[in-house]
Amino acid sequence: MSEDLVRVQGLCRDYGSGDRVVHALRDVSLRAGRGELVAVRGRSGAGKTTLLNLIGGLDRPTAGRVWVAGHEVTAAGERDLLRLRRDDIGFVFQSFGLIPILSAAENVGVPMRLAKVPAAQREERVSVLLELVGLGGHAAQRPYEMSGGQQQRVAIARALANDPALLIADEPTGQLDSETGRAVMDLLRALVHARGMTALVATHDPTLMELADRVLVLRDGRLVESSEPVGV
Ligand SMILES: Nc1ncnc2c1ncn2[C@@H]1O[C@H](COP(=O)(O)OP(=O)(O)OP(=O)(O)O)[C@@H](O)[C@H]1O
Repeated sequence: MSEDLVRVQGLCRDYGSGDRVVHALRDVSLRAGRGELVAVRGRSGAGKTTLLNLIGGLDRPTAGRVWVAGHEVTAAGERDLLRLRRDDIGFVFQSFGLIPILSAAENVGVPMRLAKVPAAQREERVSVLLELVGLGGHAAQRPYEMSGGQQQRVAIARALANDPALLIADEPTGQLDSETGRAVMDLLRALVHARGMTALVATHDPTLMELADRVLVLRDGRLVESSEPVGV
């Protein structure tokens, strides 16, 4: 077994059919090592979300294969996919995706409830995670009582709840101003490196690229570049 946490081979995803077919991903192959923060860059429509959704088992490819932590995502049945998404992968989305009626602490606790973590252990871990993202004093606040940057920090804490090996973040700073976005990316990088997680982060923002260990560039569904980040 190699040290790669993520392996993608010949991935294709078409949407629609006939004259209206869109080749969202065309024969994409890549690897991401354990503990690596990989940025995925590309214009709107280049295929970033499609790629991340396929790696995270949220969608099925037209062709090609994906492995995460030694499991073949593309061969997994629904039950195995649920387990993989619950235990091995944390997701962070542009729109935060918090449950509005739940407090910050309750939102962070959701994945642990699904994984049937006992209440006392859950509460302890929730407070550790909120401290970790700098929101120790905000446990009881609901999403609408927090800023965008704070909501994204809650979402990051939630993504870490089950200590995943892989963090997938799709435009995590897309709804934040540049200063807040930079702070959220700094936090993500620090967490990824401290915990030895692998992270795949889609972003439009060139200024965020320098925080990545490696940058992948997608153009019209093809991987056109895989490089060291500029400025490092
Ligand atoms: N459900 C769908 N049905 C049809 N076409 C789709 C669907 N989802 C995505 N596409 C198309 O696939 C291509 C890739 O889309 P994708 O969302 O992966 O790009 P992206 O790089 O993430 O873009 P953005 O930065 O705007 O989020 C685009 O041409 C898009 O219009």
